[in-house]
Amino acid sequence: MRLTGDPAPGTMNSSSGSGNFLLVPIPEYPLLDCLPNKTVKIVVLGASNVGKTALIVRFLTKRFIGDYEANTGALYSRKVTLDGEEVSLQIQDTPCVALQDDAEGLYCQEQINRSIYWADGYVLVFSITDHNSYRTIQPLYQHVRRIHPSGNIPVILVGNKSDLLRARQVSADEGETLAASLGGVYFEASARENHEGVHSTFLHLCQEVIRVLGGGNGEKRRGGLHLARPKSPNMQELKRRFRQVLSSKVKSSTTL
Ligand SMILES: Nc1nc2c(ncn2[C@@H]2O[C@H](COP(=O)(O)OP(=O)(O)OP(=O)(O)O)[C@@H](O)[C@H]2O)c(=O)[nH]1
Repeated sequence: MRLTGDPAPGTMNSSSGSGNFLLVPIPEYPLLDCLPNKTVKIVVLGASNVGKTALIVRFLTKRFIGDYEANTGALYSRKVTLDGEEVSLQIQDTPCVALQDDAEGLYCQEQINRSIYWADGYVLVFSITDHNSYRTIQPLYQHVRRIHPSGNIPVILVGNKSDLLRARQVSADEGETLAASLGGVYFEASARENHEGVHSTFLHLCQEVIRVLGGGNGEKRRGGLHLARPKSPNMQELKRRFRQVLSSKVKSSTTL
């Protein structure tokens, strides 16, 4: 889901009466300030209502926010310290995916495909209270594989809403078995009740991305939608060209 609210950067408002927060998804710092060669790009994917946005917001703000609009795909960024090193982390929230009627394929918007192509690491989320959301994960992973047919794909599987034990439809064993089949690790989390669990889940994936990419992503294993850092202009070169233009103007006026 998408967070809404007053467009003032980084502010949070208590929506009157409900006690919920509406948060503006402004990056913590401009994307162009990303540390060169130390950027980890993560995309969060899953079925509707599983808590994708809630997990991201919990990770970034330590808060649980209960009320959102349908997700249009916000990109968040933040600096994190991993093993003593600063890394720029970009997290892409996505609209939900859904199983097609035959349960083999996926309804997946083009925007999601672009995010999958762009990302270095994948958080696949289902809700432990919704078996259908769990069934979405395998085809979703196959879809990611089709977009990245070669190479090691850093992935974690998150069974969210672990606070709703009474409504559980997916066992921890099912989660672990599925994660193992995807080559990832399974985390049960509650965006509502537990910041630490959510935090360590995201950090685990960051570490996995860095491991797979061989330390930062100076050498990308594939072409992504790079957010290129603009080169700062070379002042010496600018001055030289300025002098050149001036002298040619002087010449042309003396010849007249
Ligand atoms: N009890 C409980 N509710 C949660 C948890 N995480 C999210 N929710 C609730 O589940 C609902 C959906 O959460 P979202 O974060 O919007 O889910 P989403 O996957 O982004 O939803 P889409 O926009 O449909 O893709 C909201 O009402 C949240 O308050 C959790 O850990 N526990």
